[in-house]
Amino acid sequence: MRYAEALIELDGLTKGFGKHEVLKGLDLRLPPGIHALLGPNGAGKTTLVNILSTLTSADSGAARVLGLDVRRDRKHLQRLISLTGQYAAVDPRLSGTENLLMMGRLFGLTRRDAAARAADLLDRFELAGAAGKLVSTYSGGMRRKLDIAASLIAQPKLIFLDEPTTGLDTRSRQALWNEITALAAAGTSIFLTTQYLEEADVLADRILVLNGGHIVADGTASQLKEHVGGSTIQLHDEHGRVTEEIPTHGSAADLSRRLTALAAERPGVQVTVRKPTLDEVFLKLTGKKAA
Ligand SMILES: Nc1ncnc2c1ncn2[C@@H]1O[C@H](COP(=O)(O)OP(=O)(O)OP(=O)(O)O)[C@@H](O)[C@H]1O
Repeated sequence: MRYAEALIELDGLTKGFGKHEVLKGLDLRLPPGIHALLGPNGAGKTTLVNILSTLTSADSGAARVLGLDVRRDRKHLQRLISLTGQYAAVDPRLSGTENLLMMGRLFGLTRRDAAARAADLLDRFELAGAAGKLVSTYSGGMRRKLDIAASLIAQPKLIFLDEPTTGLDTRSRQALWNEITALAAAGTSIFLTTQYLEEADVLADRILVLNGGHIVADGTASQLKEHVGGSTIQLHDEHGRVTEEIPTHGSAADLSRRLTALAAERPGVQVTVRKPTLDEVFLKLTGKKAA
């Protein structure tokens, strides 16, 4: 029963390619919810998603997803999860609608439910006009949207989304965010990797940062910001535009000292104090700027 409520559990999980150790012993326990995995290029995000979704085996350690061992209970687990990868995996010889109907039926929806859900998703992702066209005629962005729609058609217990919004325009990104939020509200958990920190900030209950083979941070967006610390004093011009930023340690003493100095030099200047952004947290943790 200990594992019953855990969504994902890792014990000393390792994975390498040749001499390159990518995951160096990950330990983790995640409850159901929306989780975002961040990390610089090549950190091993896709490798971890592939292990959790049973596509790749780890070298050592254990991974349990929905209480099932990813190796021993592979077949069972595959019926409970869905995966959208970085590359569109829809069938180009079928139309958009046919692809979604096929996925819906595979996930056990009735023909009628699959048709209704397919029409709804095609509409939300602005593919309704191309619904009857062969996917081979779709642009890369349209294929990607269809691929995402296919993974959302049923309500699996857990959906893995590997960089789902890379290459999507703002409207499609927003449509996907709305879908993710709605699915999560209906009880589906989401594990997504992303290069966009705003995406993690907006969507995720919990954010994990993978760097150098280890999970170097794990918490809510505000916990990560608190942890990194350091508020910034922003100076504004008469139009409210930020003209200058002064980093501080975030302590009352440091803020007070700097504000006193500012007040003496420029008594009329307008100021606000802001917490670190997730970009600043990411930079501090990984030494790299996010995409
Ligand atoms: N099949 C493979 N064979 C050899 N090396 C691999 C293989 N798959 C991944 N790697 C290497 O493992 C490391 C992690 O790759 P991975 O794709 O998991 O990173 P990522 O964090 O998802 O990166 P990105 O943000 O660029 O997608 C990289 O150095 C990559 O070159």
